[in-house]
Amino acid sequence: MTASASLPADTRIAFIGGGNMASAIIGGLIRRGLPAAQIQVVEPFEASRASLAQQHGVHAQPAASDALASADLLVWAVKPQTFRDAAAPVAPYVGGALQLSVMAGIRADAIAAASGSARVVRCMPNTPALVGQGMTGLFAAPATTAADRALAEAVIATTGDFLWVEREKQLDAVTAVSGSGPAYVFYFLEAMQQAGARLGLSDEQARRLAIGTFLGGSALAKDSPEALSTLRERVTSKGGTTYAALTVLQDEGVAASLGRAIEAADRRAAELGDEFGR
Ligand SMILES: NC(=O)C1=CN([C@@H]2O[C@H](COP(=O)(O)OP(=O)(O)OC[C@H]3O[C@@H](n4cnc5c(N)ncnc54)[C@H](OP(=O)(O)O)[C@@H]3O)[C@@H](O)[C@H]2O)C=CC1
Ligand SMILES: O=C(O)[C@@H]1CCC=N1
Repeated sequence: MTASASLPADTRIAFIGGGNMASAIIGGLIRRGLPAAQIQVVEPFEASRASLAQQHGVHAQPAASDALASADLLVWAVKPQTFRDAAAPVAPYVGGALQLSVMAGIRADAIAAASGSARVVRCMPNTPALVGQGMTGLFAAPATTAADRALAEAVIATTGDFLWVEREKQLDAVTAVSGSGPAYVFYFLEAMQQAGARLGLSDEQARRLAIGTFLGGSALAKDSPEALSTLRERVTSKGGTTYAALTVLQDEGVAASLGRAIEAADRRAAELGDEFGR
C-alpha cells in the first residue's frame, strides 16, 4: 500500500543516529520537500555528519541538546547494540514526543522506558529506501493516536512502499524477510553473475542480465494476480532448461536453506531485543 497521508509542512524531525538508514529516510523527506532546516540529527561520527551536510544539506550535532525538544518526532536509527547508551542523553529532551524506531529487535516497551514516551511506532525499512524503492513494515504501540500513526506512515511513505502489522512479534518476521532481504537478493545476484561469467559472459553482461531478471521478475509478480508458483511453472517448459536448473535447486534443498536462513534472522531479531532492549 502506498501512503495517502501527507507530511504536514511544519513537521520537525530529529534523528538519533545519522548512518545508512537515517540517510535513506532523510533523502526521502528532502525529495518530498521537507526543508532541511526542519531536520536535525544527533550523530557522534564526524564523517557521517559531513556526509549528511553534503548529501542532504542537513545539520547534524555531535551530541543531544535541548534543540531536540522542538521535534514532533524522534527517529531512532542507531544500532540495537548502541541504543541504551544513545538513549540516556536524549531522554531529558523527549517530552512525550512521538518515537519512530527503525532498530531491529528493540521492542516498543524498551523504547518507551528509555525515552519516557509511550507514543512509539516501530518500523523495519530496508536499504532500497535509498532509491525510493524501500519496503517497510510498521507496528504501532497501543499509546499511539491515529494522528501519530499517520505521521509515521507519511515519513516512511517517502522511502517507498509499506504495510502495517498487528502484532509486534511480526516485526521480527518483517526484519527477516524484507529488512535483511536485500542481502539475499544481492547474494543470488552475485551467484548468477559468477555463474554467467563462468559460462563465457563478461562480468558486466552477467551483472546486467541478473539484475534485469530480478527487476523484471519482481515487476511481473507485482502486477500479476497469480500465485508465484504459477509464474514459475510458466517459465518451466517440459524437458527444457528451467526444469534442468530447478531440479538441481530442489535436489540441493535451496528453498529449505533459504527458509532456515530467514528463521535464523527472525530468531536473531528477538535476541537483539532481549540482549539490548532491557
Ligand atoms: N542497514 C540496514 O539494511 C537496515 C538497518 N536497520 C536498522 O537501522 C539501524 C541503523 O542501522 P544502519 O543505519 O545500517 O547503521 P549505521 O551504523 O550506518 O548508523 C548508525 C549510526 O548511529 C551512530 N551512533 C552511534 N552511537 C550513537 C549515539 N550514542 N548517538 C547517536 N548516534 C550514534 C553511529 O555512529 P558511529 O559510526 O560513530 O558508531 C552510526 O553513524 C539499526 O538499528 C538497524 O537494525 C533497519 C533496516 C535495515
Ligand atoms: O542486519 C541487521 O541487523 C539489520 C536489520 C535488517 C537489516 N540490517
